Amino acid sequence: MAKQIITSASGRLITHRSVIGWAVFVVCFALVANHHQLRLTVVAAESTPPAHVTVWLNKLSRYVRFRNGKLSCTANMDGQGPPSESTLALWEKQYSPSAWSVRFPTPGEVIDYHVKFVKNESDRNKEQLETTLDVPYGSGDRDKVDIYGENLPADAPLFVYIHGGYWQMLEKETSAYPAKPLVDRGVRVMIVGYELCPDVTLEELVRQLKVAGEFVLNYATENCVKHVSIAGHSAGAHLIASMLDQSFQSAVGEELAILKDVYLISGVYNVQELRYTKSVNKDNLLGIDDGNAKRLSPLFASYDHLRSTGLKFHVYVAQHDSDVFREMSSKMCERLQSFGLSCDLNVLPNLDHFDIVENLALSDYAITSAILEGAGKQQN
Ligand SMILES: N[C@@H](CC(=O)c1ccccc1NC=O)C(=O)O
Repeated sequence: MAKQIITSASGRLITHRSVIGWAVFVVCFALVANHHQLRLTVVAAESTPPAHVTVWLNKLSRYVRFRNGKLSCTANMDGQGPPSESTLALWEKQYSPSAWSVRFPTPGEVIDYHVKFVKNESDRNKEQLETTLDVPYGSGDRDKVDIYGENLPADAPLFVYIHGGYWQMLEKETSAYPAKPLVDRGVRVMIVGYELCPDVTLEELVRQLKVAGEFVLNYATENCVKHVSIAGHSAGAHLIASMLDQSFQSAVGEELAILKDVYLISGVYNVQELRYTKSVNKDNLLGIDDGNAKRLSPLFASYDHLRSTGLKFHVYVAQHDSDVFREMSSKMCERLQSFGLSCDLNVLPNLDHFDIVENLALSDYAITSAILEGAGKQQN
């Protein structure tokens, strides 16, 4: 009789024999799929594979993915063109955050609510708070920042926010919803605007964000600010993770030491799959190709240069983000940790891709509290 070595998550007994069965299946499938240049997404696994097998799966992750009790096998398609129709259909859903929300009957209503919410909150903050608007940092029409909390001392801690919208929607004017609870506690808030695709390519946008980052750190230095934190939502988290590369560090030099905390919220850290989706990248409006797809994916970037900076990363993702979004966040955090950096991963329950940031308008919210605590302005 086969000996029990581990119990699976579903409570089934996993035996040596089934471990070997899993392994043989996975390896054969990966090899066959790869040989035939197939991109197959198959098998909802009847039970969770045992830990040993999951480790092998991760090692074979170019070919095989394990997500939430589902096994999928993907051939190595590096530079080999678009995926099959069925894989693409899967990706369309994984990269459509509104499809995963449980708050409204349809995805369209989630987006409508979000757009209205962020506009109303931002308009209210513009009326209620002291502001300096449209300070330019670059040459583009949208390359400007809005500053909230101008009544605070010049050297107050500074919080910088980079909005999301898949690099093609939203704007700084409707992205000031995090301002009030922070300004009320003594933190100045800067909302960064940026050019949108397809007016610029994603590659160009990343370059512009580095200019914005330099502007922020110069501003902070000139005003004797001791603490800068920065947060980005979704595509905004991608832009921050992309901005913080070796060339940015070389450009800003010692000023980087003022940047203390980075909050990456429901971020996109791999653009290799979404580049094929119509919902995100119709007619390649982002300008992603085989040559730059990996370079534009922070999940593959080196952060070795940040080792001695003391910069702290905080990765947040929502329970009702898609499997792929949750996986990207945990991998991003692991990636940062692999370079010796401090990173905490926070999966926030009962939230989706949109209320995970809408709640920044609340003073009583986990991310707001973390930002205030980081800035030395703890709530009572
Ligand atoms: N078309 C997307 C919209 C979206 O992803 C989005 C909308 C507003 C703010 C951030 C978003 N996602 C990433 O930047 C969706 O289906 O949810």
